Amino acid sequence: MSVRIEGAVKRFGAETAVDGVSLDLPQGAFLVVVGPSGCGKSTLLRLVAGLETLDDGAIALDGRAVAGPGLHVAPESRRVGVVFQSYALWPHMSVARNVAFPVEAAGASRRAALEEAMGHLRSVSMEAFADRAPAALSGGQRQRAALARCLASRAGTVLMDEPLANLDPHLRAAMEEELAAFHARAGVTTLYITHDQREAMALGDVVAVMGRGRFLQVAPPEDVYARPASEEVARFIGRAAVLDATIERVEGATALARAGRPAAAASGPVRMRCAEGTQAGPSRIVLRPEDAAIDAEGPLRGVVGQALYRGGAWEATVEVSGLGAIPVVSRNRLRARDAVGLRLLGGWALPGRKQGGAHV
Ligand SMILES: Nc1ncnc2c1ncn2[C@@H]1O[C@H](COP(=O)(O)OP(=O)(O)OP(=O)(O)O)[C@@H](O)[C@H]1O
Repeated sequence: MSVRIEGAVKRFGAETAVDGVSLDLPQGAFLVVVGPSGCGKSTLLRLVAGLETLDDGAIALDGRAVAGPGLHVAPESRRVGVVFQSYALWPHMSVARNVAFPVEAAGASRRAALEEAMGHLRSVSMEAFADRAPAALSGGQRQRAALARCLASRAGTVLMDEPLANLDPHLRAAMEEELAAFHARAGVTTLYITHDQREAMALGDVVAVMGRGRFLQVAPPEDVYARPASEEVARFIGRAAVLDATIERVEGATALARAGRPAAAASGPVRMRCAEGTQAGPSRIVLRPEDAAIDAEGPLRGVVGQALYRGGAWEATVEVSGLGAIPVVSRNRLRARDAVGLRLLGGWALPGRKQGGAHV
């Protein structure tokens, strides 16, 4: 089912929770909306589900208008399945009956519905709990049962609001894989909400970064990471240093830039990625951990700040005079307060020229 949102606005009193969001999601897409707490993610999802009414704009599912001026199609008539963070299962039914219910309601025999339910329970590793009552499950198990029920509902669009929020990290990683595999198999259009940028990058074909009721950038995860549209996106997604720089020359899709304040550039010119239309002059750049390497022969000197071992590599920041804290990743052990050499390897020149900037 395709989802089309045009200029959606939702206000609560004086507050605008969703402020002119537009989106064209083709059938089968997996869109993850990510953003900080209170930015309007849940409200947007509730508008699509029909649980809130629009103040302005329009929503169409599969080309059929479901919300707009003078129009509000009831949630149960929209063919959307919803999985919330705290999803209530029917307490008087076993897990298997909970999952079988939507299949039976769609016309399948009781036996066929149970068989299908078992398949969905297997896909979320819950077949061993089929006969339990929801009250006898852990929070994570309940969530998986709710997910299985949503999968069983054969909705044209599935809306998920932080469905993995209460799971432990192992289960969460396993469920992310399950979700990705299920989506690849069933191809159900999915709108997934999270405040966890790591999860957003792992799951989305397309990631919408949301802030203050608006979409700040909608793009494939690798673009959001490597070519953030703004400083706000760069800081929210992944580790980054955002700093002043001077672009000396632009050659096609690369810019030759010196990092640091124009009067005291701390690095020699480095080739960086840039957007079309980037011009020479003062700029702001984004450095990801891959854009700098610890190198004893490197032209920059710095001191390791915090260093954390992340299995296979150390994640650290290196404090460089004139540049500030630069994120790095290293296979060699890094310790706080080590003096190191650093070499810049690349970066991203933020679109639009901005002078100065408070943070370095
Ligand atoms: N029913 C409501 N009445 C009044 N204000 C609301 C209501 N629902 C949401 N809001 C406000 O709208 C804004 C957006 O809320 P929303 O729940 O959509 O954010 P969110 O991005 O999903 O946050 P979180 O990640 O914390 O769940 C918040 O400031 C919130 O307080």
